[in-house]
Amino acid sequence: MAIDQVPSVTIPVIDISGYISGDLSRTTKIVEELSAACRAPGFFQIIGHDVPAELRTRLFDKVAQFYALPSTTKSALHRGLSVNGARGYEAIGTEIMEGDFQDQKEGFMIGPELPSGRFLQGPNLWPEESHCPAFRSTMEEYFAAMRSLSVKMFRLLALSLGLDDEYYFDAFVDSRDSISMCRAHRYPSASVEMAKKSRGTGAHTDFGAMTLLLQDDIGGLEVFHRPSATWNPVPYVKDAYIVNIGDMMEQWTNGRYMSTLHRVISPVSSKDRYSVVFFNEGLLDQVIECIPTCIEAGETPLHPPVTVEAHLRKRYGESYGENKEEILVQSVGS
Ligand SMILES: O=C(O)CCC(=O)C(=O)O
Ligand SMILES: [Fe+2]
Repeated sequence: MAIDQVPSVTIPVIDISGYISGDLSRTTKIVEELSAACRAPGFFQIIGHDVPAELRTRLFDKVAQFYALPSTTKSALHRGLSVNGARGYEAIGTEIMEGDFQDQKEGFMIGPELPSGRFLQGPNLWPEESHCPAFRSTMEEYFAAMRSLSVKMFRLLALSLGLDDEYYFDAFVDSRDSISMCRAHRYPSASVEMAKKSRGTGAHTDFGAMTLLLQDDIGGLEVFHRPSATWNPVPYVKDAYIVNIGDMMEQWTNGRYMSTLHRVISPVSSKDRYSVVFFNEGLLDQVIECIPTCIEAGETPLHPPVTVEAHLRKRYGESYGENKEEILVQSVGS
């Protein structure tokens, strides 16, 4: 988008502190704002959450220290070596989100420390403590904080959908076996020419229910506005999380809530860009079938029911190259 062009999409910033502090009078307005933002553009930012600034700063420091490790040390933690194929390190160019572009980012993924068995479950891979002191403890602390914030966001989501039960999604997102994942990214800085030819993360919609993203102040995340066919930046807002609706939630709400195409352009900057994303994909056996408040009498659901597991297997398979797909399917399917 040209600099002087007015953005077609404004990403709302919602202050959720009223809900976090249990102030019912402020919660009504938050829920209204959230409901409008989830319908369009399907992206918003939240401030007034309860994840401490100190933890977020410490997290970015540790993530930068991790990525500064020699590539052999990082490769020894490669995702393909994890029991479920979905924990550990991913080198630049591994994920393909858009056409022929190999994403110009490296990633490191963790989840809950669960015994392996089912799809996407299993132990994490960690660097040796001496290689990256306090990386593991910081990631684990951050993971717990995000899981807790995500549960609160799903409660707000339930209220925004007019469900009588604020805790409608609690079992889905807050059970021992709920699939949640946290992935830290480094996007290497690129020249203007390189940034035109590559993608940090290619255009995609998120697979799951809801995504919570912490980005640094470099920028580069863009949201697609279909009516005007333009890409629009998601500006950095201090202390904010970017929240977006994923495909599973779009399906679950019968298209009321929107899963929006987004991408990251490689940072044309003297500095690398870092982001940390948190996905709460819920329980594998949950059937995603139109939520009662999302259908009018006489309306037909847009999608047939599907389990979370079937939906995620399909989408994970599509986003990795052939070999990577095999790793995921074989290691988790056996
Ligand atoms: O790193 C970012 O800013 C966005 C990453 C993203 O869209 C994703 O991991 O799904
Ligand atoms: Fe995404």
